[in-house]
Parts: sequence; structure tokens; C-alpha cells
Amino acid sequence: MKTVRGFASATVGNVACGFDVLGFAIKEPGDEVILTLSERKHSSCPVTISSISGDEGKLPLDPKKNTSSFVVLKFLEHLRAQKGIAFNGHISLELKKHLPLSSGMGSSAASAAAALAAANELLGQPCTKMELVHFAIEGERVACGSAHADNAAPAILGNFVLIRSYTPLDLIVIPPPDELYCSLVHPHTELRTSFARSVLPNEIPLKMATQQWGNVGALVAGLLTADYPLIGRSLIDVVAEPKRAPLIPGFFEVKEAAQRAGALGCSIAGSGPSIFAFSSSPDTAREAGIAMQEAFLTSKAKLPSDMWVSPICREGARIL
Ligand SMILES: Nc1ncnc2c1ncn2[C@@H]1O[C@H](COP(=O)(O)OP(=O)(O)OP(=O)(O)O)[C@@H](O)[C@H]1O
Ligand SMILES: N[C@@H](CCO)C(=O)O
Repeated sequence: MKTVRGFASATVGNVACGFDVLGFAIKEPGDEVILTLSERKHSSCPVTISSISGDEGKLPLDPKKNTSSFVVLKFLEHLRAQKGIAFNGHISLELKKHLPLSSGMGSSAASAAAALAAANELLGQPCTKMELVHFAIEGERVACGSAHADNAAPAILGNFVLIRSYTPLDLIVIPPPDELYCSLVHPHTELRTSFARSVLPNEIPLKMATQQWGNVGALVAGLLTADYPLIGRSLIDVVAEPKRAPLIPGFFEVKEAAQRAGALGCSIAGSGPSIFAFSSSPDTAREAGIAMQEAFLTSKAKLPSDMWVSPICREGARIL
């Protein structure tokens, strides 16, 4: 029997203007997955879930429905079909859930990425991290019906990841500027990604598209040149934020509080309800985070929240 423990952290999709094409990872918190390999088959399914903690009993134990086990099944299928590596043993999976569900913090992707890092290590690293991203994306389809990559890719690869194309998948890893800090505030309420996607339009006017791609290009330029004011100016989302903001009680007050505290910019984390802000020092990031929490609490909905301040994680999914 061999045991490996994988970890993958929270991620923020979209980064304001990059709907479905840009995301980044923070250092903590994250999900842990412990895999135990035995040489003999136990059941008809090569992967079973032995336990899940931290989810209040909400997550499925069916290996085909939980993102952590589903992606390992996809990984094993790929090894057999594409690399000629047959797996005849059994993997028992234990999930330690530390990320809140339906939070906008890439919870489903973190479980998948942690499981993939552990499975790849357990079987002698037959895949590159870039290959693992393909299976992690399939996990997102199981979680919310959409195979978006802006949480899954940074959960595996760390850094910022730009998705230039989905078919074929073409990912560009963008290392973060050294002094960029994220304040991430999670109000105690859930917003399902599938619902937050259903409020978005299928088509947008050309004028709106022009604004959006101007900001995405400028944000990438700002990240690559460590131009903090440019990063701040580019954190504008005219596509998803206006439709989703009404789903997050206190959103506008929280955004204003972050900016008043000196943050470079602020927007919805992924599909929400979490909200992130960027700052160019850890002190400002902490002050912005505290101001955002206060704004949630004093808004009409009086929402308590959790807050994390973190630099961008460069490592991605890893073995503990
Ligand atoms: N291991 C898992 N971790 C989290 N959610 C899972 C997992 N496996 C399956 N799911 C399902 O995925 C859904 C949560 O996904 P959702 O995309 O809404 O949340 P999220 O990952 O926090 O969001 P976001 O992508 O906006 O950051 C739940 O319905 C849950 O049942
Ligand atoms: N890009 C996805 C991220 C979900 O976290 C969305 O906005 O729906």
C-alpha cells in the first residue's frame, strides 16, 4: 500500500475582465486529497471515496459525481488509452474539504487539482502538469455543467493562467509581479456557478466587447511589466459583473470600501459570491480586506465573512 497527499489552493476566475479566459491561484486555503494505492482490485470502480470531511455531508460519495474522484478516473482512462498504461489496482480517496462550496473560490477545481497531483505522483508522474489540466477541466463540467478552465488551470499550474483557446487548449502561464497581493473575502452565503452563469447574456454588443478586450490586454500587459496602476485601471468588467452584482448582497458597498482602503481594484471572484481586491503591499491588502468585511457586515444583508490575504501562488497543485 502506498499513500500520497495532494494539495491545491483556492483560485479566482475571470479576474474582472477575463470572463472564462483568465484566473489565478492564491497560496491558501485549499483542499487536501489523500490517495491510497493497493495492488488488488476492491470493487468494479478503480477509484472509491473512503471519506469526506469539512463538507457538512453535502458532497457526493459517488466517484463519478465528486470532482476529485471523477478526474482521477479520467486520468486513468487517459493512461490506458493514450499511454498504454493499464491500471489494475485500486485507489481509495479521502477528501479533506477546506474550501467553502459554491463560493467563487474554485472549490470544485481545488479538489480535482489536489487529487490529480496525488494520482500523478502515486503512479510515477506519467503526465505533465499541463496534461493534468485537461482532466481538471472535465471535473468542472461535473460540478457546474460548464468546462471552463479559469479555476482548473491555475489550480494545477499556479500563477495567472490565460486561456488563449479552448479547442485546442492553449494556456499561457503568466508569473505574477512580486508585490501583488490579493484580498479575498467570502461572505457566508452560496451562489451556484451554474446559476450565476445562467444570468449572463449569450451575445454582447460590439462596444462592450471592445471595452472588455481592451481591459484584458492591458491587464496582461500590467502583470507582465509589474505596472500596478495599469493593473488597477484594467480591473473593469462590463460583461459579467453588471449581471451578477445584484446576486451578491452588498457588492457595491464592498467594492467601494476596498477602493477607499487603497486597493488597486476589486471585482467578483469567479462567479461569486466571494469578492477579491488587488493591492501592491500586504498592509494595504489587509486593510482593504478588513474594510470589505466591514462593508459586508454593515450592508443591508449584514453578512459575516471570512477573509484571506495572500500573494499569488506560483507553485500550483503540490504534494504535501
Ligand atoms: N469535490 C468537490 N468540491 C466542491 N464541489 C463539488 C465537488 N464535487 C462535486 N461538487 C459539486 O460542485 C458544485 C459546486 O460547484 P460550484 O462551481 O458552484 O462551486 P465553486 O467551485 O466554489 O465555484 P466557482 O467555480 O465559482 O469558484 C456543488 O454542487 C457540488 O456538489
Ligand atoms: N469563469 C467562471 C468562473 C467560475 O468560478 C464563471 O465566471 O462562471
